[in-house]
Amino acid sequence: MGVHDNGTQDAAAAVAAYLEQHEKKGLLRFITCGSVDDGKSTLIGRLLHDTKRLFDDQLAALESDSRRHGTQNGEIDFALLVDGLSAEREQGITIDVAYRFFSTEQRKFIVADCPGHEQYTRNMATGASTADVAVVLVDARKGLLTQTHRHSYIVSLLGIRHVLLAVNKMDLVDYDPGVFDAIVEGYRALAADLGIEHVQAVPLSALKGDNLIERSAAMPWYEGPSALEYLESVDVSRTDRDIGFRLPVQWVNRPHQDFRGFAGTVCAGEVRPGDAVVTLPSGRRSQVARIVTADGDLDRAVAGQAVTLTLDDELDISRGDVIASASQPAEVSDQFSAHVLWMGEQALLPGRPYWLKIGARQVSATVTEIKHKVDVNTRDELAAKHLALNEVGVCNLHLDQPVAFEAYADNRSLGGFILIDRISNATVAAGTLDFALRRAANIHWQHVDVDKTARAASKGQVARCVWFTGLSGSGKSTIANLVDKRLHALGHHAFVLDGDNVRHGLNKDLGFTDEDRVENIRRVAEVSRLMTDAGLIVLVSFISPFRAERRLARELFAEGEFIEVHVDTPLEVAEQRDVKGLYAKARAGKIPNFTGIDSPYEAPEAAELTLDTVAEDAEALAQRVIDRLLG
Ligand SMILES: Nc1ncnc2c1ncn2[C@@H]1O[C@H](COP(=O)(O)OS(=O)(=O)O)[C@@H](OP(=O)(O)O)[C@H]1O
Ligand SMILES: Nc1ncnc2c1ncn2[C@@H]1O[C@H](COP(=O)(O)OP(=O)(O)O)[C@@H](O)[C@H]1O
Repeated sequence: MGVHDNGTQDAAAAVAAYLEQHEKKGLLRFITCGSVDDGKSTLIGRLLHDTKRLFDDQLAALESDSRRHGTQNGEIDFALLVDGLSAEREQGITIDVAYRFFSTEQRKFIVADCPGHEQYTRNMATGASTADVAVVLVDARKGLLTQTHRHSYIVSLLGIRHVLLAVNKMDLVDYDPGVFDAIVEGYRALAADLGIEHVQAVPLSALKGDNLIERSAAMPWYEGPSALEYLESVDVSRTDRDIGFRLPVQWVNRPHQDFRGFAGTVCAGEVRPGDAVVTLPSGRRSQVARIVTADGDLDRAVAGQAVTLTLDDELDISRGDVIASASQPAEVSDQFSAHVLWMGEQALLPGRPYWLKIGARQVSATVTEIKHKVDVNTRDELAAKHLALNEVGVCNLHLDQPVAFEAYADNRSLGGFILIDRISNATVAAGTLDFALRRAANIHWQHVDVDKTARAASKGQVARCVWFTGLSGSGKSTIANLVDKRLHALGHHAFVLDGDNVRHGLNKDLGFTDEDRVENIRRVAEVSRLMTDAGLIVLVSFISPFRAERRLARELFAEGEFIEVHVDTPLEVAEQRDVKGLYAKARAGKIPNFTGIDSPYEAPEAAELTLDTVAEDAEALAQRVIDRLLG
């Protein structure tokens, strides 16, 4: 600091006081739902512009006293904006949502502005997942539209409890209170139906500025707040059911031997040193020793605070675990009923594994069943075998590990999840956990005393799964049969599993749609695992066209036990061979979804063996497999 005269020091103190107050102002996150036609851009533009003007007016006095102030203020705004984004980034969501920041004397605001277009639903879901308030725009001339129903459904699904119903373009209906009342009545019925608790309706004209910032003289019959007054004053403190203290561990902080802290943001309840806690899912108990922050230790931390806890005991806790109050622990489960909003370009297929991210935990998950999909416009329940882009379904989920959770209605942090495609790493769904399915608790893996190694050893071999994949007619069965014969001649115990012997029995209910192929391969993978457990060498011969399911199969086996063999035959060659005449039929349009013709084949990227059936004959290729297996 330089040398100041008294006047400047006073100004500096005023600036500091102002900034402190500014820092402490509450933050409101809201989302706007509606289209450009409804006046959304005008509304946001005007809100930003007019509040900036207000804000600038207040600042003007201070700014004249201190140049520094303007830049500091800029920095604060920026940091906040970044803060707002990091929550979404943490969730792995990078979608087309613009976050804008503005501020008034009362509050700071972050508005998630979601561009329309066909991706609107998923953009909206992204913006809505952290919002406190949804501004639902309705054109006074048009009233409630299908999209109003759709947006409000997503608002309710994602747990937003406050809606500002902005009945826009009142100037175009002569500021008629009758028009406004009719729309409000209709919307209240919809909101009640959806369980949206708080609705404030405001008649406005974003274009003229009526009731946007200040109350308008054009509508003396309206006695409520302006849109901005509502946003500045609405109480969004959530009266969540008291579920007890919860801290999802984001990070284990171990700078040196003597310190082991668990960092994260308290997402429910409060905690004090000495409190008894339990770590989940392991269920180990301890007490809180210290609550550490950059500004010193605390004697209490509450929901929303980012802290580091140390415990009295040395427990093995890692990222993704949840520290919870011992007297009110969270439930732990690996099977759930959930709402899933699908955002993937490729459909959600039951049986396919995805990454599921909940809190700081990432596990593998499959949808075991789609109970029904929901028509988001009418909320009718419809039968579904898959979920397409922007569809919402009620599904059963199976996770490969148990996680600590809360129902989304009770806690957004521990009840909201996303699904990530394991190959592209794209976020393909947002979802909410509704409740745990109990049936998992009663099924335990039966322990058998004679293990796989012992069974295989008594057969003089090591158990293996050899997984042949390739187009129809590529040569899978031919080669697998030759391998089988040779193994048999050598005294080994092998077995061929192929489409013909499985699709006639176990899988006779399945056809060739994507979802049926996923289920086909899932079952075959499970059967081949049981067969290797029996000590056999299993030769699996299925087209198995999708990488995701071959990976699922691989993951059922121990390291080195699964040998993927790509029977690599160009489509032209397989088609020329046309052993069963199927390609000709497929080309003639008589067999729909034929692999290579109108259904995809995803070639392996890192198979243990690639067999070129053009360069070598079947006998030589079979020998290669034997060498890899026994060599
Ligand atoms: N639409 C369509 N697409 C591909 N294949 C078809 C189809 N319809 C019938 N067939 C016959 O079914 C055999 C493939 O079954 P798979 O169980 O191996 O297929 S998959 O792994 O589920 O994709 C396959 O046998 P192979 O030629 O031995 O591969 C075909 O003969
Ligand atoms: N190098 C090769 N390896 C395997 N099969 C071959 C080879 N060259 C020609 N073929 C012929 O290709 C056809 C493959 O059919 P098949 O084994 O039933 O394929 P898939 O089980 O993959 O559908 C057989 O008629 C086989 O004789």
